[in-house]
Amino acid sequence: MPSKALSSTTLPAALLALPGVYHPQADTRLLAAALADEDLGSGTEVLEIGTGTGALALHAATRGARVTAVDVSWPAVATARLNAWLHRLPLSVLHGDFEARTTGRRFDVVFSNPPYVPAPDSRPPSRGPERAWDAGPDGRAVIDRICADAPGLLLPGGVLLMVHSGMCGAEETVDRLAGAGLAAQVTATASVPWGPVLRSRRSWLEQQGLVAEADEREELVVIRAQRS
Ligand SMILES: C[S@@+](CC[C@H](N)C(=O)[O-])C[C@H]1O[C@@H](n2cnc3c(N)ncnc32)[C@H](O)[C@@H]1O
Repeated sequence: MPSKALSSTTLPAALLALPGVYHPQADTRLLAAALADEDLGSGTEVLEIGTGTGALALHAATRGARVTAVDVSWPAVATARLNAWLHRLPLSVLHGDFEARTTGRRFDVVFSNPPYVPAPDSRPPSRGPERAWDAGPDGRAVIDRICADAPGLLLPGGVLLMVHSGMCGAEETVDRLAGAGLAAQVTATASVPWGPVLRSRRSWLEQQGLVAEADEREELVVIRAQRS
């Protein structure tokens, strides 16, 4: 399985971010590298779940795709709209929970870098920058919803690409997507140093058995799932 080069990306340069909006990071770049292998040509209907600055959605738009992006955070929605305007790219940015805003719609490609950091609180936060990363004690609060919804979001032959930490279980994601009837596999991985959120939670993560004492790096995984 390829370990993708995190530096070889084509994300738009000069992106603005309002306070509290997730800046593109290693996970964003790994997903961008994975998107390079997908058909995002003219007429392709694309959905990004959790767009943040809009970096990945705008990358897809530069390739000709018709892109809808959704984010639960108003600052993120405003940021993505602003970046689309600055880059003169068409982008439909919707505010709200992805399930509520995509009812009845289907896409050729759906991609997401969802919140996936394990957090002591069992409910995902309802406000604040933590909404970009906190995802319940196993880190799967949003991942599992995306897995369950994927068949209904994809057109026949459509593809889901999702990046998350191996800490929340790559196999679990593959199994859930396969259980939902999709052909799913891990297509890329990258080892990255822990960021400040993981470092601040070290003892809780160790208590949960999610990390070992010496761990200082996590493995990011990209999972690709296709509808027949
Ligand atoms: C890790 S950030 C990724 C941002 C951007 N896609 C990137 O890769 O740089 C996750 C994003 O998902 C959004 N989000 C969290 N829960 C969501 C939900 N239920 N529906 C839609 N967006 C959500 C957050 O507000 C945040 O902007």
